[in-house]
Amino acid sequence: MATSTIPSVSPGMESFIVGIIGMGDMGKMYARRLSDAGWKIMACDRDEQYEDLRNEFSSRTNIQILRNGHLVSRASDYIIYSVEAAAIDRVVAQYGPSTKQNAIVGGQTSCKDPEIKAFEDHLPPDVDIVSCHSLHGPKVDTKDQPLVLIKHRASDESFRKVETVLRCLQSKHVYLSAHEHDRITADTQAVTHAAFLSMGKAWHSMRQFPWEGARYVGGIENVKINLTLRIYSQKWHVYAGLAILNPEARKQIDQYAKSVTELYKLMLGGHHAELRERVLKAKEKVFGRNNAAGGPQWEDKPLLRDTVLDQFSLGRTEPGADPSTLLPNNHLSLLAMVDCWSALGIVPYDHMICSTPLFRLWLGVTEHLFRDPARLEGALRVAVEDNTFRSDDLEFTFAARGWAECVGLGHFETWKERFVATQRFFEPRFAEAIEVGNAMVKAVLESTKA
Ligand SMILES: NC(=O)C1=CN([C@@H]2O[C@H](COP(=O)(O)OP(=O)(O)OC[C@H]3O[C@@H](n4cnc5c(N)ncnc54)[C@H](OP(=O)(O)O)[C@@H]3O)[C@@H](O)[C@H]2O)C=CC1
Ligand SMILES: O=C(O)C(=O)Cc1ccc(O)cc1
Repeated sequence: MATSTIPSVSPGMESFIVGIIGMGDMGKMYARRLSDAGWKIMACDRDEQYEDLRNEFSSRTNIQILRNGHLVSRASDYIIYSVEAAAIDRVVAQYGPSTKQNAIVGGQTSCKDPEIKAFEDHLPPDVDIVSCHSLHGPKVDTKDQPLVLIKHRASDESFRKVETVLRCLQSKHVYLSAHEHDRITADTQAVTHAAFLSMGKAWHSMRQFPWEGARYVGGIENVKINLTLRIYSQKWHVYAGLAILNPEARKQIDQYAKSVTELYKLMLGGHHAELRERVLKAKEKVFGRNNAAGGPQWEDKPLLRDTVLDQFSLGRTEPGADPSTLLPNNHLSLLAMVDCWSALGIVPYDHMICSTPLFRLWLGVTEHLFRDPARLEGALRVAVEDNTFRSDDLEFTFAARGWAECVGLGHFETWKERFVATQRFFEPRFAEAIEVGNAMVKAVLESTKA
């Protein structure tokens, strides 16, 4: 219920109605949060969901479930489309013309290019367009997470109304254009997901649950495993949409696959000096001088600490186990990430205002490897001298190339097949993994506060 600290309905907006089309995970989360703050909500999903949704929300008097988007659009002052990114054009074409005169319309899809095109194509001209994007999943506390707001075609008054409604999420408002949004999320989300999707595919190809062996143990490995399972436990369309439909994402995912392949070839050929030179150059470009302050890009305090990450293992090893008993990893996925950022001229810290929890964790483990010269030298040495990870790395390279090709071709169906096959492999372990993964994300977010 609303508490005194959560901004509630402002004077003059008591009769303002928020419409939500698409009551999936994100739509429901918005409906609950906004209704807790006192806003009147009208919402729908597909007609088949009508009875179930009515039952689910029957105890909330300020949420009215309707049969379809026409009814929601006719009655609401601000309508949020929260449907699959690939369906946005079809759904807006269907309900957009029913939008109430002078209403405000926005979307919560992860990729703004098709969403804005759909609004421009199908909404009446008197309707204002203000879009948003919560940069986190439906189970994460919205407080202090970035919320992108896009004033695409709107009066200041309409924009102010949207901000007033969404303020109850207590997120950090980030103001961007649709184009800026897609460019930044391609860097932060699409390429990060490509790395985890590739790890999952590689483990699946090897038929291994990575936490069951001696290879993937310790803080960095816990992050790799927990986040990979977190992604594969979600709906495929979320990740497919933001990779395939974001016109900015293709280049990044393609470069990641190139970086993985080229570094793997250097490892395979035993070219230690060349590998080292390339990685250190990339390190300098990505983490080196911060022009404003003169020091390195990273803060004095690391983004992540081993002691936090070591607690969240799916495997059997006790926290604080003797590191000499663990198999060293060359961390191809992380070396390639920095190589990719370097090739594309990306400084990941520039995107922190717009980062998801997953991106912060990924940057955290990458930083963790690169801040410690001995750890980095160890990974480079292992990369050339130690064959233990050769087949895993080969599978990882194939996987990264496969995802990049699929995204490059824009093949939704192939993407889905690739994802679902690996999802099935990990499925029996999701319950446990999600619990550990959520606890890890929570602890890391708390440990990185202030
Ligand atoms: N999940 C996440 O972590 C995040 C997702 N997003 C974005 O938010 C959007 C929603 O994601 P999420 O909630 O996770 O996905 P869901 O699949 O859970 O929700 C989408 C819902 O929209 C419904 N829908 C489709 N067509 C219509 C229609 N014509 N009328 C009414 N409802 C319809 C879907 O029904 P059906 O399943 O039958 O098609 C589904 O229930 C996506 O664009 C996603 O990219 C943004 C931030 C985070
Ligand atoms: O943190 C991530 O990258 C996630 O996986 C959750 C997520 C998925 C889709 C979005 O549009 C925003 C956040």
